[in-house]
Amino acid sequence: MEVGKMDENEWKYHGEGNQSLVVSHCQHLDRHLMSKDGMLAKHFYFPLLSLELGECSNFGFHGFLVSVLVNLEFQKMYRIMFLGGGGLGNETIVLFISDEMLMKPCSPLSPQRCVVLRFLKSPPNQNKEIIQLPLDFIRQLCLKIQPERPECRCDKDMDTLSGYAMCLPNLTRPQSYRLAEHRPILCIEIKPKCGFIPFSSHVSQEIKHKVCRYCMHQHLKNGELIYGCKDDQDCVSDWNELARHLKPFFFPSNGLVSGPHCTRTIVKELIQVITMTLLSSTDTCRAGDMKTVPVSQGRSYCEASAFNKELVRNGKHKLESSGLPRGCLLYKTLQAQMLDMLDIEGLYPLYSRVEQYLEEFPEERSTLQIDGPYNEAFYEKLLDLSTEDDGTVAFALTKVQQYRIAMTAKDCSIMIALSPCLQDECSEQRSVVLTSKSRFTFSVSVLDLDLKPYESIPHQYKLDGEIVNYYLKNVQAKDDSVMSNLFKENEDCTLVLHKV
Ligand SMILES: O=P(O)(O)O[C@@H]1[C@@H](OP(=O)(O)O)[C@H](OP(=O)(O)O)[C@H](O)[C@H](OP(=O)(O)O)[C@H]1OP(=O)(O)O
Ligand SMILES: Nc1ncnc2c1ncn2[C@@H]1O[C@H](COP(=O)(O)OP(=O)(O)OP(=O)(O)O)[C@@H](O)[C@H]1O
Repeated sequence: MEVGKMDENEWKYHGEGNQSLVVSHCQHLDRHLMSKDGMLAKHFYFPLLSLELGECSNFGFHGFLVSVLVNLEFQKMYRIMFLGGGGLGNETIVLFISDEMLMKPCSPLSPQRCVVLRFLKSPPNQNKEIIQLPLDFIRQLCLKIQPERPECRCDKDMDTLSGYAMCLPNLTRPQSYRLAEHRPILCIEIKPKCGFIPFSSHVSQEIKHKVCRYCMHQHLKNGELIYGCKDDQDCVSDWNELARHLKPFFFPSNGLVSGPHCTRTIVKELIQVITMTLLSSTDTCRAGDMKTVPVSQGRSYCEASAFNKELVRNGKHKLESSGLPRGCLLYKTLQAQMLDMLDIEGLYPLYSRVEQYLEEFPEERSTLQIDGPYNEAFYEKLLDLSTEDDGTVAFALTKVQQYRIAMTAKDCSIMIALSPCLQDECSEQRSVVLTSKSRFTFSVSVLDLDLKPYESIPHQYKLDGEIVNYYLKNVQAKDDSVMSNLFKENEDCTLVLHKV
């Protein structure tokens, strides 16, 4: 396939976020798609997952289940799944900088590699994965996919003027997967949002020591609950439907699935698989990137998280700070998120220091690599994790760039791709996960590691204030008034005994 001879009919809409729109190549895949009854029609919620994962660790994440993809049909998920209660414990962490954050060589456009094209909604800055496509192809593709785009994303359009796109491997398939295999695929996408309590001494508002940003932010967003087990009946039918789609993966030779017990068994198998893959070891961390930093001494979990409420309900008032397995992707993601060591309140004055310097010496902008290139040299400058401010621009810049990495890690997605395999087919090169009746080859990848822009820092500072103020005014104030009414009611009923 040549860039010059692109045919929009070979590409189909795959999904999109706030900044990018993704199309995947359908060559060789349609046949497979047509032959399987694997479409998911509804949103599913996985409250159980939180408990399973929560039991083995005190994580520090609020995870979204973004989507479940069964046999190449995509379904977006919008509700919150709590992966953990936001605790850190008094451990040390190891600085993780993913190889995937570094630039990679351009991937060739090859259908054998099951590529996706990721269009940025605004023009990209430098990145070697970026290719330029014929404008006519992009215009035709836009028209073709427009009806499939969710309405809430249509306020932004693809950049049809520059012709730029990123060509990436399709991460919804296990890395070892070959198109000729025609195996079914199960893919799960999770957004591990940051759920830990900031440990910086710069935090000025008490509430930030009790409730994490994620929980507070949900109130400011005022979004409508699209799926969240509001209606029990609806929830049961969703679970059953999910189980029906998953059964061939987990119980390939069993009879029909029926009844809540079977559904629960199947979903538990799914949860087990997600847990094992997320906690499995990865080898992307290079020894040269290791460094330790001290973390939280204070409160370690978010009071508002559902995970915390669940623990209290189960009579567990204290979380074990056993920690995640060190080699796993969740651990590494958490480490990267924790590069936000000063909190935006401590970071913003440092950003202002850099800004002031740049106003005086604008020509320094490129030497300081404010806008990249994000290469080895860029990351090497970020290994200093000290939080002692020596008043220099160098210190300020290091903290600013570390914060950008943390923000990127707080907004990435994890894609788990699974495909069933037989025992004798599992070679040493493939990662394999076992369930009670099946075995899968799998891969776990990280998506959306575009470094957050330097310019977003003032916005983050302002937003932080808005999030906290909104929460204090609209949520905590209401909670307080409920408490004070309760108190008044109690007062009314008080029987006062006088000595006679
Ligand atoms: O601010 P957050 O934590 O809500 O994260 C935003 C995401 O919201 P969500 O994951 O749904 O909660 C938001 O995702 P959605 O558009 O909601 O899918 C974006 O990823 C946004 O990034 P950017 O500003 O477009 O680069 C994200 O914004 P930043 O990471 O830039 O703050
Ligand atoms: N390489 C890939 N392989 C398969 N699917 C992908 C790939 N890259 C992106 N996607 C899908 O496209 C969606 C949007 O991509 P991405 O998260 O990179 O967009 P974004 O606009 O940067 O997101 P955000 O809204 O978080 O800023 C992802 O959630 C994922 O489902």
